[in-house]
Amino acid sequence: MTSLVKRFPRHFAWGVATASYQIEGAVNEDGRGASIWDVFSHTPGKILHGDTGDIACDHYHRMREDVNLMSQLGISNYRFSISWPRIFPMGYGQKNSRGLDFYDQLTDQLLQENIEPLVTLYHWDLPQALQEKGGWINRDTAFYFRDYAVTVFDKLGDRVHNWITHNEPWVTTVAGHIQGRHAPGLKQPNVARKVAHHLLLSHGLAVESYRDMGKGRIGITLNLHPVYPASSREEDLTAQQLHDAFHNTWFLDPVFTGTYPEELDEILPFDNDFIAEGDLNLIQQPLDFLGVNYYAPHRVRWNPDEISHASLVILPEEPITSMGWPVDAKGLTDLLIRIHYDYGPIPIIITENGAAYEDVVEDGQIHDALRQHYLEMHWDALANSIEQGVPVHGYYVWSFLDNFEWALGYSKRFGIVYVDYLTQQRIVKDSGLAYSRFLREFYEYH
Ligand SMILES: OC[C@@H]1[C@@H](O)[C@H](O)[C@@H](O)c2[nH]c(CCc3ccccc3)c[n+]21
Repeated sequence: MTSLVKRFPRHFAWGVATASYQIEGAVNEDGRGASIWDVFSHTPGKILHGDTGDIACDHYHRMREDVNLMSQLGISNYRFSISWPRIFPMGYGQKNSRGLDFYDQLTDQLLQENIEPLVTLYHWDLPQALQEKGGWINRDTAFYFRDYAVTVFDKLGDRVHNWITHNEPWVTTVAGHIQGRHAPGLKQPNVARKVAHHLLLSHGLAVESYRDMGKGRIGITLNLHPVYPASSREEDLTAQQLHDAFHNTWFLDPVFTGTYPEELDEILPFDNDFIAEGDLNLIQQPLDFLGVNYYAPHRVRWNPDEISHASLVILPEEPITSMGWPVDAKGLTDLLIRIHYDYGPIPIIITENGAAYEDVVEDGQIHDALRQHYLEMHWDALANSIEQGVPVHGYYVWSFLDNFEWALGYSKRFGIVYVDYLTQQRIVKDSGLAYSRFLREFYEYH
């Protein structure tokens, strides 16, 4: 392990990540308004076992304990998201000062423990009141997002200097508006291009506003995958191209080149009546970093029945996590090299990487060797990327705590800290102890 710490630069930001709806609970407290995930999780049949985020990890009431635990583990960077409906219960208009106060206190607590915050403005919990006005299908939502971002920049910007506008707009677009497996639960492929555009427009508006207000760094987080063809057959190579457009360049291209990939029009044709003059210039705002959420590569074969004209192929012998995702750390290196050479030397932060496995509590301990191995392999792959010239500035484990895993509820555990949801007891897993040892070695070495 020690040799690994030498392969990362001195100021590399090692951290952990969470998101508001997945850990906070307290959904009806201190003036918080409803989010689309409150409505979706309370809709029968949407979430496994009927789980909701009503309590989750009760982090809203346990924030100090959780920050203290991070500090005890020697964690010095924490990525969290802000719940928009805590700030604007109706999405815009009347601010909720008690909601702002929570994040104000969280920020102060982090800084007291010498933990650097990285704040995600949107991790999927849109105020329900805005959904009732069309949500991301409505262009107005992009401007309400800008106003929400400005409010948060104003409140926290003196102490928070690292910002992410959106977490994975692809998931909001596809899972939320095509597949219907995430909030708002729509199955309307014909609105997908418009939803993605409005999400990206809101990103550009927030970045533009931040440039007038803040001196820190701002970026966007995308879930990206290297895409490998299952064979060298022409149809599988075509599948690779279309799948890459659907999963990767749909969002990378507008953000970094101000254009949409033409391949996308083959699978999601649209009449660009929703793209206004200047929109793409706004979306292409220069960024300080790109956040990359990496979990696994995609190996694809041709399948015209799928929206991307590709189906995922899992090789019979390849290891998978309990999400069914292949374990392949080299995919991270391949992905970062591709981004670096296709989109230029933009600094990269791995804003999520981690694994869900079945955890068992034995004598008050969790021996999650598979998760520990997954993480260590990905740190090695990240070091390889850096050694090949990719400017990687940070890495955040998903996740600090076991938490509400969206449509899968509490059935999947990604945390390096175990949460007993009956007692809310936190138990540091072996992977969390290993991370702590690694961080100690890193800081001692540097
Ligand atoms: O699924 C684990 C995590 C989620 O808990 C995070 O909230 C989300 O940012 C996130 N993104 C990904 C990769 C894309 C994806 C999202 C949701 C479900 C399945 C895959 C994995 N994860």
